[in-house]
Amino acid sequence: MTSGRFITFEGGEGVGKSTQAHLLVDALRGRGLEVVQTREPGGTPGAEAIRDLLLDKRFAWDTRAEALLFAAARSDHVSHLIGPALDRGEWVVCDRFIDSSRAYQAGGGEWSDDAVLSLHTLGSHALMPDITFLLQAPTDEIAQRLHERDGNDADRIGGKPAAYHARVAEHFRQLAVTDPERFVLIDASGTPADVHLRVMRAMAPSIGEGG
Ligand SMILES: Nc1ncnc2c1ncn2[C@@H]1O[C@H](COP(=O)(O)OP(=O)(O)OP(=O)(O)O)[C@@H](O)[C@H]1O
Ligand SMILES: Cc1cn([C@H]2C[C@H](O)[C@@H](COP(=O)(O)O)O2)c(=O)[nH]c1=O
Repeated sequence: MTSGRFITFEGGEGVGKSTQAHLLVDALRGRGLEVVQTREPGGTPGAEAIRDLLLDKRFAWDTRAEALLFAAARSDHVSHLIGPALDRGEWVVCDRFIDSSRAYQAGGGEWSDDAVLSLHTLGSHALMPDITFLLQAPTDEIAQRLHERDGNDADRIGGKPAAYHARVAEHFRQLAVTDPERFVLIDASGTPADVHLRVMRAMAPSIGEGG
């Protein structure tokens, strides 16, 4: 059996990660590949329960508590879903993973990148994706999409101040600069089909369709 790949979509709120993850999964399945589609925080019953706690506005988790909860959710997700799928040789497409903790809890919050990675080593054997698509689009275009999807109803983390989200975006950019082998920057402006085409161009070598 050919070995599957672990692919993640990262980026700020509402940039189109879920939409592109769906389109990529359909494209891979259309080529006969076994693909597990999942998301973070979540993906397993335990991690989805932690997701509800994390995003609930009634709780005032600080970024330290957040980082621990995200790491716990990820540990369950890797143990029960992602790890076994990769062991079976399947592909895994995940909407957010460790880089979101690095960008939000370290970049946006008060943890260092090393501390977040240490938790990841403890919780999830330091599993890293093979390919990470970092989606980026102009702020006004994303604001329009979020407004159409959510109105004014952001969740606990999405509703944090703009300055927090600007630090998150900057940290994502830095992560991509320090790991150009893994990160693929995707211009997420335009229609979903436009963006999907850019993703598929970048995927071509991994699915044997490169020049
Ligand atoms: N290229 C696009 N052009 C216009 N609208 C889009 C595009 N991609 C996604 N959308 C719409 O924008 C909204 C946000 O998209 P999506 O849920 O895929 O983003 P996300 O990055 O996964 O969001 P979140 O960070 O909240 O999980 C949705 O309503 C979606 O239908
Ligand atoms: C995995 C992960 C996520 N977050 C934040 C990012 C978003 O604000 C929410 C998840 O909501 P989405 O609609 O699924 O994008 O959680 C984070 O802060 N740290 C993480 O590791």
